[in-house]
Amino acid sequence: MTDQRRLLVVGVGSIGERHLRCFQATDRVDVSICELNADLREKIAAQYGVERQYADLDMALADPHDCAVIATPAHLHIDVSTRAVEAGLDLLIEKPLSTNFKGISELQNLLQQKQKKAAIAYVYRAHPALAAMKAALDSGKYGKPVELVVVSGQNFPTYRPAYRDIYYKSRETGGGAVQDALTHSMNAGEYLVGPVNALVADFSHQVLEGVDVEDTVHVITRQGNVMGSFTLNQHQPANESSMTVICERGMLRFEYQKSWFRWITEPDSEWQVGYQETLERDTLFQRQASAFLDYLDGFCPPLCSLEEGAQTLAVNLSILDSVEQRSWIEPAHYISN
Ligand SMILES: NC(=O)C1=CN([C@@H]2O[C@H](COP(=O)(O)OP(=O)(O)OC[C@H]3O[C@@H](n4cnc5c(N)ncnc54)[C@H](OP(=O)(O)O)[C@@H]3O)[C@@H](O)[C@H]2O)C=CC1
Ligand SMILES: O=C1CO[C@H](CO)[C@@H](O)[C@@H]1O
Repeated sequence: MTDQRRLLVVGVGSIGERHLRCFQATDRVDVSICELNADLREKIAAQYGVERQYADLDMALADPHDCAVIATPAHLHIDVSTRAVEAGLDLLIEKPLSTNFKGISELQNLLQQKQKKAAIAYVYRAHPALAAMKAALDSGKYGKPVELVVVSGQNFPTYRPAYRDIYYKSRETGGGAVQDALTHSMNAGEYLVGPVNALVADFSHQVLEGVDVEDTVHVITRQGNVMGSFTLNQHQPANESSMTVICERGMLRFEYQKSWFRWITEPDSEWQVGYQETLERDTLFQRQASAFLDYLDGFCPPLCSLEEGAQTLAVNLSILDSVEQRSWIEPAHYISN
């Protein structure tokens, strides 16, 4: 096809491989890869029939590409993104946007100057049941949201056996439960009821062997008029993730594992299913890939903008600071500085 965009996936580890596969499935891009690890690069190129593979970002950017997925560990996202925009590419950047605010306003200025686009890959936003719940909330039918309760946990070693050997083991490279896993919940919570204005947090390393970063987190937030609470651990046996919004005239609950949202308005009545669609994990990433390409085509805004990704980065950093300082923190402080 001649109208396919040329997409470069930078980093084809765990999530980069999934992006490669899911973008290929859209049939709207011709994908090449850039990966430092030679064995991995060759294996993935052979497995997915990738014609152009690069060991080095400068070599990759010297060849013509239209857009890139940045799927390196988080502390490298801004440097790699900046170089890619300088080369004229639009970007889908993995979460979290970064591990600090260095270079972010410069990247925003460069995007504007080069007239390029960027979206952040907070993949929950591609979930049709979560989007349906947001539409139901925004319709006003249930009145104003007043409380948000987010509960999640999973056995991380089961899903990511290599966790001790990857970026996860250190906060500097984007590791720990806050930056790696809870950030999905915080971003989805902001999507549903608005940005976090203030928060206070507690966390600890409780169980995971071979690392000393936090694996259990509790956060209390204020998001406008909404009082929020978030809990997450990475060691419990059950894989669960639910987001409940209590409004003036009813409540709505998104349950990731059920792939639905339900609502209830009367005491002692039955929950009603608002939307359900069974999804494979890849389907979610294909939807995210299609939404990104639609954004580049000018059909819609990004699922998660760079500004929204920066807001959630400020939330991540506020959580880390709140625990260290044992106090309430306002994320806006990071953005204004
Ligand atoms: N949305 C989601 O559900 C998920 C998101 N993520 C996010 O995606 C990002 C990557 O995570 P994950 O795939 O698990 O990490 P991995 O460590 O599995 O893969 C990252 C890969 O990038 C390579 N790499 C590092 N620097 C460069 C570079 N400059 N150029 C090219 N390749 C490079 C690494 O090579 P080497 O090992 O040699 O350094 C590694 O192979 C993180 O930000 C993470 O938070 C991760 C999992 C799920
Ligand atoms: O984004 C991700 C999905 O969730 C996992 C945790 O459960 C993370 O490790 C990963 O980075």
